[in-house]
Amino acid sequence: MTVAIIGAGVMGETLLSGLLRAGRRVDDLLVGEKRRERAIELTERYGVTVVSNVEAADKADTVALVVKPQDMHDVLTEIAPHLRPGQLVVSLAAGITTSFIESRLPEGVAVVRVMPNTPALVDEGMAAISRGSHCDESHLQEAESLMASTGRVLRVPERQQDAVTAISGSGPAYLFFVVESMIEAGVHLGLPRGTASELVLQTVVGSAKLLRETGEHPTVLRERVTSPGGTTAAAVRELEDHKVRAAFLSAIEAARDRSRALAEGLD
Ligand SMILES: NC(=O)C1=CN([C@@H]2O[C@H](COP(=O)(O)OP(=O)(O)OC[C@H]3O[C@@H](n4cnc5c(N)ncnc54)[C@H](OP(=O)(O)O)[C@@H]3O)[C@@H](O)[C@H]2O)C=CC1
Ligand SMILES: O=C(O)[C@@H]1CCC=N1
Repeated sequence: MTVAIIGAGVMGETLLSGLLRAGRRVDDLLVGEKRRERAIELTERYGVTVVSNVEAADKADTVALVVKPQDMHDVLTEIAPHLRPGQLVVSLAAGITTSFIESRLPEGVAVVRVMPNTPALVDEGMAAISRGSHCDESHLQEAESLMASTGRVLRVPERQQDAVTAISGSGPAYLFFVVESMIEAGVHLGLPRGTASELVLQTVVGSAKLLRETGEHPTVLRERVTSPGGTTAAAVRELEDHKVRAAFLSAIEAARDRSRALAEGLD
């Protein structure tokens, strides 16, 4: 079973490295990459064969499309004449619908839409997958197995994918933003940057582990930190006064709307 990855940027390389860590043979992988320096870099780093997009489409059983949504139309136009029914196309692009892809490919090519995230680089990814109209269970299982090599996988109806993109696709960036903000605050309070970074990082990792391992609702865990009349209550009151909860809602709605706009081909 040969898998080709077309578009080996941040997310394409993340998928490539995850498949190798999960034990896929490098001989069963191909990369479609047009930039020569990048092709050399990937071959040196992973030993993977880099080919043209057309050759990737010709030879692979499964073609993973990991180009920017804005490049999707051109790539589909290029590879469509080389795809045939029985092959599986897995798209990792934000916003792009399975019907957008299907309408540009030969009838009968199976399409699965995936929304991954970058923690996949450390095998803690969260991917949501949705079936297109020519998919059977075996196609979904193949997409699931691709993504399971880098973390967890959830099946969702495609109508939820813009919301998923806004939550788990972009989500790591919101958390990194919180981490940056807390480190800066520590520095403002006079802590050395290294101390502030270590305190914040372990607090984030520990809190994530507490959430996962106890299965408790975050509100319960937050209440346990919040001693009556104490420091946390003072801090959370400021977060509420600054409407941080509302800001998260607006931010996530903006990401959802941008995902929808990408689907409509808007820049
Ligand atoms: N980054 C993330 O956290 C996530 C990204 N995604 C999705 O993954 C996709 C890629 O995003 P990301 O990795 O961040 O972006 P990058 O810009 O890092 O990667 C895109 C890659 O596609 C390559 N490319 C562009 N046109 C072609 C082409 N015609 N043939 C072959 N390769 C091509 C680019 O090459 P070059 O640089 O030479 O132009 C680049 O390497 C997007 O659709 C995005 O929505 C989904 C979830 C999370
Ligand atoms: O920012 C983006 O458009 C991509 C999709 C989800 C995360 N990164």
